[in-house]
Amino acid sequence: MVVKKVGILGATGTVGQRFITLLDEHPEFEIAVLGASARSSGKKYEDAARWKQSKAMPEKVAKMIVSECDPKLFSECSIVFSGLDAEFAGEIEKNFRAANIPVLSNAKNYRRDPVVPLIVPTVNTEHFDVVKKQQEQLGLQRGFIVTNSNCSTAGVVVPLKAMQDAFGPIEKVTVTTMQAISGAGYPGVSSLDILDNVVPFIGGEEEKIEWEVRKILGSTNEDLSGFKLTDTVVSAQCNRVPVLDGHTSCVAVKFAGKAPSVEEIKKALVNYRCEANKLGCFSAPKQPIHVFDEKNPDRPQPRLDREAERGYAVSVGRIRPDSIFDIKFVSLVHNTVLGAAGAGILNAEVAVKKGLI
Ligand SMILES: NC(=O)C1=CN([C@@H]2O[C@H](COP(=O)(O)OP(=O)(O)OC[C@H]3O[C@@H](n4cnc5c(N)ncnc54)[C@H](OP(=O)(O)O)[C@@H]3O)[C@@H](O)[C@H]2O)C=CC1
Ligand SMILES: N[C@@H](CC(=O)OP(=O)(O)O)C(=O)O
Repeated sequence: MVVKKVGILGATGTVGQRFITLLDEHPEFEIAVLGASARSSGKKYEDAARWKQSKAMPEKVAKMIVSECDPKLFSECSIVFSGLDAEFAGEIEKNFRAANIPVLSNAKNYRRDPVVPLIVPTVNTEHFDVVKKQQEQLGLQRGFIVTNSNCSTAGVVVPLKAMQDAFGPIEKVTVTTMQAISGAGYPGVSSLDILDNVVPFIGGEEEKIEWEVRKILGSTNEDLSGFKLTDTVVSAQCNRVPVLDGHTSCVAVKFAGKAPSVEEIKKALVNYRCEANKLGCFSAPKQPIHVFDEKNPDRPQPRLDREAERGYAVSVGRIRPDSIFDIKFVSLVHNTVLGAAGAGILNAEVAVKKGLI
């Protein structure tokens, strides 16, 4: 296997640190360059980053000198992963793409771009087919931007995809989230705001979930020139809760056609497999959705279940009939793994298998 050199933009942040822990010991990708702001560039990584991971900082990374986010300094990299602050990601990621370096981004900036795939790697990797159109429009041989989703979107869209595949179009969905503080980066939410408390507002989050679900569950146009969104109506309410990692969502679903039974839904979720499984990707969860039945009525829980399949699987429980919609359930995703860095890495593994990198 040829090991590819990779760069990380925003390497000092919450998502950047998660990239480092997931890429340490990755068999296909080797960290070659770390990028961050002018505050960090020129410093050793161990002096620039305020390391907040429970796993120790890899020794090799600790001694690396942080670079500015200038594509010329990343020319040895086959891929860059971006965990950049969205205020700066737009311009920087565009520069890397223009320099023919593929960018796998966590930032929100390009998610709505008509030729940029928005991919949750256990859901809609067929959307990679639109990369060619993006490259054609910009006259690029290798460069492209592919984004992964908002972290809460990721936890919702995996079970919805399994249901849509098995039972047809979904008419409407309500989502109420309980989101971990790591989602707000570092230093993020102040302890005086979040301890002994719930904050019922996360700026822009509800709008992102309501729109992103429809692009991810949608299809590519027949000529692969872009995407067709689903007609699903999504209503989201988002809350910040005093949990470190792991976003929980309470979801209710109404199908366009006949409602399946709870048993049928459980079976569809347990049996769900994605393209990353079929391609044999290293980070793909063996079972993308872990299902809790009545024997575990109080699961999933973030502290107990966020590490399912190293954070790449979504856990679903409390599947039951709903008196207004058809069914309701609780879903849990690791917000910095499948909801962020892990999604970028598994997307890159799929892109390599598809010959795009
Ligand atoms: N946390 C999560 O669960 C999720 C986050 N995201 C998205 O991922 C991105 C990163 O989030 P998060 O890690 O939480 O954020 P952080 O605030 O923890 O980290 C931001 C990173 O961006 C770098 N940066 C800031 N300004 C610049 C600049 N001008 N030039 C170059 N680099 C810069 C910082 O470097 P320095 O240390 O030098 O300031 C740091 O490495 C965001 O776009 C976020 O919306 C997406 C999904 C989930
Ligand atoms: N807003 C998310 C994290 C995030 O940065 O999302 P996005 O990448 O969609 O901006 C949270 O607070 O948990």
